[in-house]
Order: sequence, then C-alpha cells, then structure tokens
Amino acid sequence: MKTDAPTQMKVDLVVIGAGSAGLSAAAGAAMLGLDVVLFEKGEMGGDCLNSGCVPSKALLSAAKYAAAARESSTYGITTVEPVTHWPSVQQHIRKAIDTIAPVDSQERFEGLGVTVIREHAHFTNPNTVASKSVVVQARRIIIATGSVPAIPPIPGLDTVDYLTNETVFWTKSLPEHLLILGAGPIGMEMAQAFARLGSAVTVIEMDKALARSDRDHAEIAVAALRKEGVTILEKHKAVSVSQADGVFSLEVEDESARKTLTGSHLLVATGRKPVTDGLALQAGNVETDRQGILVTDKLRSVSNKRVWVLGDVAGKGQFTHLAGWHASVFVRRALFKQGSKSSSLPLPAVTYTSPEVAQLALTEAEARAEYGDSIEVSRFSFHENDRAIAEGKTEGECKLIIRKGKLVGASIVGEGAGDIIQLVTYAMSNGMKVQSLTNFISPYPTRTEVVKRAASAHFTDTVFGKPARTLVSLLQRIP
Ligand SMILES: Cc1cc2nc3c(=O)[nH]c(=O)nc-3n(C[C@H](O)[C@H](O)[C@H](O)COP(=O)(O)OP(=O)(O)OC[C@H]3O[C@@H](n4cnc5c(N)ncnc54)[C@H](O)[C@@H]3O)c2cc1C
Ligand SMILES: NC(=O)c1ccc[n+]([C@@H]2O[C@H](COP(=O)([O-])OP(=O)(O)OC[C@H]3O[C@@H](n4cnc5c(N)ncnc54)[C@H](O)[C@@H]3O)[C@@H](O)[C@H]2O)c1
Repeated sequence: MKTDAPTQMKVDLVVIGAGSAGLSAAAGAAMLGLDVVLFEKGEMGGDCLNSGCVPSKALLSAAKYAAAARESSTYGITTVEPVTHWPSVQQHIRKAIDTIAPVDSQERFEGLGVTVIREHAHFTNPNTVASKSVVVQARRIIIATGSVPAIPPIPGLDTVDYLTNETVFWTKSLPEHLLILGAGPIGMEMAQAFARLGSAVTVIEMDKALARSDRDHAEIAVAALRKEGVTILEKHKAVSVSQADGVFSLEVEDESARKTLTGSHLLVATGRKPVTDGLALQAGNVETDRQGILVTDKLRSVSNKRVWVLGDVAGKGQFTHLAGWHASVFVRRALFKQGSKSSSLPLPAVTYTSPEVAQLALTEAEARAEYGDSIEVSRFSFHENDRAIAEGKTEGECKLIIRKGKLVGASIVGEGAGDIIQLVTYAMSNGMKVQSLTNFISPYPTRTEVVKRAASAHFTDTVFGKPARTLVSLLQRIP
C-alpha cells in the first residue's frame, strides 16, 4: 500500500504543545509576523482548560453554593440541607470549559496564521521536528509539553482504578467516600469541593498539607477544611492499595500505627512530572537529567540554543500564570532581544480553598532561612477588617515579609486572598517600597484594605513614636 510522504516545511518557529505556554508563545510570535507551526497531540488548551484550573474552579464554585446554603442560617436565612445533582454540576463544569475553548481553538490559531498539526511531535535532529504527516525545520523550537500526574510506587496502585485530575470531574456518580492521596493544591481543592457537595472525604498526606505555603496560613486552611468535615491525615504514608467489589482499601501508617481506610473512590494527587517521553530529545541534542530537561533561567536548553522550554515542562513551577510569563520571556528575549528571565518577577501561587491561601515569593520561613534576623514581618488580621466582620468571614490575615523597606514576600489567607495578593504582587514586581502600599486611598469597606493596614503597621513606631510626637509638638508652634 502506498503511503503519502510527509510534507516538508521550513518555518521560523515550531511549538510542541498547545497548552497555556505553547498557545501564548505561538499567538505572540504569529501576531509579530513569524511563520509558526504548532503541534498538539490531544485537546487544544492542554491541562488548564481541560483537566486543571478551569474544571477545578468550576467544581469549587458549585461547592461554594452548597456551603453557602448550609451557612445561611448564620445570616438569618433558613434553608434545607442542599442536595447535589451531580450530572448538573458536571454540566456546569462542561459549560465553563466549552465557553473558554474557542479562545484556545484550532480555528482561532489558524485565524492568527498559525499552522496547527493535531499530531504527536518528536525531534529528528537538532533543528527539525516531525509528526506523522509533516517534517518541519525551524529556526527556533519551543518544547511546551506540560506535565502529567506523578504516580507513586505504592504496592497495588497499578492494579486499581484510581482517579487523577483527568478523570475526577467525570465520575459516573458523586463519590460516596473519596480517598485522596496528597494534600497539595489539587488534593486540598478537591477535598473541600467534594466534601461540600456531599461526599465523605479522607486526605492522606505523607508530610504536611499545603507544605509550600506559609505554615501558619496553611494551618488555618487545614483547620477550616477539618471543621467542614474533611478528614486530613498528615504524616501518614500509604503502604498498599487494593480494590474489591467497588471498594478501595488503603493501608496507611504513621509513626505509631497502621490502619486500613476504605472508600468508594481514590484520587491520586501526589504531584506532577514533566512530559518528555516520546520527544526523542537525544536526536534534538536536548540534554536531560532525572528531573527533566536541563533548562537555564532564560528558558533555553543548556545543550541546544535554538530550543526553548516553557511552562510546566521547564520544571520552574506549575501554574498557568507562570506558563504565560514564560511565553512572555520567550517573546521578549527571542523576538525583542530584551533581558527577561523566568525568575525576573516574583511568583504568586494561590490555592482556591475557602479560605484561599495565597503566597507571593518567599514565605516567612524561607525568608528567615535566606536573610536571618534582617527580615521583619508585618501583619493585619481579617478579624479587624470591617468588611470581613460585616460578612461574618473573619478567618485569616495578611503577612508582609520586609527587608530594608522592601518586600521579599507576602502570604495572605482568607476569603478573596488570591485577588487581594495582586496588589502586593504589583508593588513587589515593580520594585516599590513597602511605603508605597500605604500611599493610596483604599476604598472602604473592602477586604483589600488589609494590605494597606499591614503595610501601615510596619511604620507605626516611626509615625507615632517619640521623635514623631516631639516633631509634631514643635510644628504646632507654627501658627
Ligand atoms: C487539577 C489542577 C488544577 C490546577 N489549577 C490551577 C490554577 O488554579 N491556577 C494555575 O495557575 N494553575 C493551575 N494548575 C496548573 C496548570 O494547569 C498548569 O500549570 C498549566 O496547564 C501548564 O501549562 P503548559 O502549557 O505548561 O502545559 P499543558 O497545559 O499540560 O499543555 C501541554 C500540551 O502539550 C501536549 N503535548 C505533550 N507532548 C506532546 C507531543 N510530543 N506532541 C504534541 N503535543 C504534545 C499535551 O497534549 C498538552 O495539551 C492546575 C493543574 C491541575 C492538574
Ligand atoms: N490553585 C492552583 O494554582 C493549583 C491547583 C492545583 C494544582 N496546581 C499545580 O499543580 C501542581 C501539582 O499539584 P499536586 O497537589 O498534585 O502536587 P504537589 O506536589 O503540590 O502536592 C503533592 C502532595 O502529595 C504528597 N505526596 C506525595 N507522595 C505521596 C504519597 N505516596 N502518599 C501521601 N502523600 C504523598 C506530597 O507530600 C505533597 O504534599 C501544584 O504544585 C501546582 O503547581 C495549582
């Protein structure tokens, strides 16, 4: 049988992967007039749209309504216990994905002038990438292949039908009892969402929950989830798993004992690993180590300068906003010859539980480890924020980590923390001093006022101390 020979092409840029990083880079390059070929082996939009941020935030929003119904008697509104209609919740998730999908679609990118090839791509030599139907030689090549769930080597796990972020949103029925391995952002967001919707939820974490967040703030979120009925077992190790008659049995141990937990579903949320399989990186002269591709802070392969590595696969953090920033670094460096790097801007990270846990750059502990006693911490609690009091949601605080008048990090836990931290992110990204966070009129009553109050608290002694009082009394002599 005769097969067609692959089409040969020569272009400015090849992008492998149409997720957050690849799409942003391809769009930027095409809009600046470059010839771009984009390969995608699965769904356009990648993880964030199809099995990550979007479905998880849609699920959390449905769960928020269930929680609001339960809490409403606090506000004088009596409701009955909410009933979850799982297929309708799934419809809400599907609608959110479908509404955003056109922005990431093949049609939109073709409209921008990008050639989109819906096939698996791999290197054939350092400047050429091929798929089933095309062979493309390019001046620059972007690897933006993302990450997939890292599955731990727990005996029995490979024999059971566990869920991951790719399947958890689409179960036939609402899990009766969801066991979750891992209390990172995925584990904690899913734990609260399913618990609020009516599942029993047990989270098994071998270390501490939300270990990358400020410790005090992670504890506040953990306590809030426990109060809502989620069982969180920290410092527990999963020893073995089995499944019989639709029931999962998970043997776990901590320092003192071993026990067996049972559940109707098991979600594995134990971290993610970069996707490099099947790329034939050796043929592309792209060096790797055990962690993945060796990438500089400028997001280039250490061994092949024409190769750029963006998004989750770069191993510098796994966030859509970081993937977007990586695409900006590529456009700035490669196309405008400007000097951006992956680490040029401080990175925010938000876990969208209620309360939200938002982190910017260094935590207090990380800052102390790096700078010792030269840091100062300024806080303001939502217990003293009038809007939080009016809304009956006073859990949480804002912490600014300051060194020589400049921000080195911030942590906020509380309702809306992810939005509130934008203000601090803007100030820190633009090298502003902490004082700048005191020098604006913050609308009252808003939760964001906590930022100004935490910044102002840093100057209390200076503004109201003895020298200031002496100065004011002298100035009063001026008529
Ligand atoms: C449950 C969950 C919730 C999340 N929530 C948030 C959140 O709220 N906020 C946030 O900032 N981040 C969140 N994230 C992280 C976010 O989804 C990722 O950081 C982001 O999607 C990474 O984008 P990317 O472009 O690097 O990779 P991806 O989106 O994974 O895209 C990579 C693409 O490459 C394709 N591909 C791979 N290999 C090949 C090949 N050889 N040939 C062709 N195509 C290939 C894949 O099919 C995929 O479409 C969440 C993740 C999960 C799992
Ligand atoms: N809101 C957000 O921005 C958001 C939401 C979800 C995911 N994400 C991104 O996706 C990434 C992956 O999320 P994740 O939660 O899977 O990973 P993670 O690495 O953040 O957390 C995984 C957790 O699993 C634990 N763990 C690992 N092996 C275990 C085992 N055998 N038994 C018990 N616990 C075990 C780890 O100690 C860790 O606490 C995140 O780091 C984040 O960058 C972001």
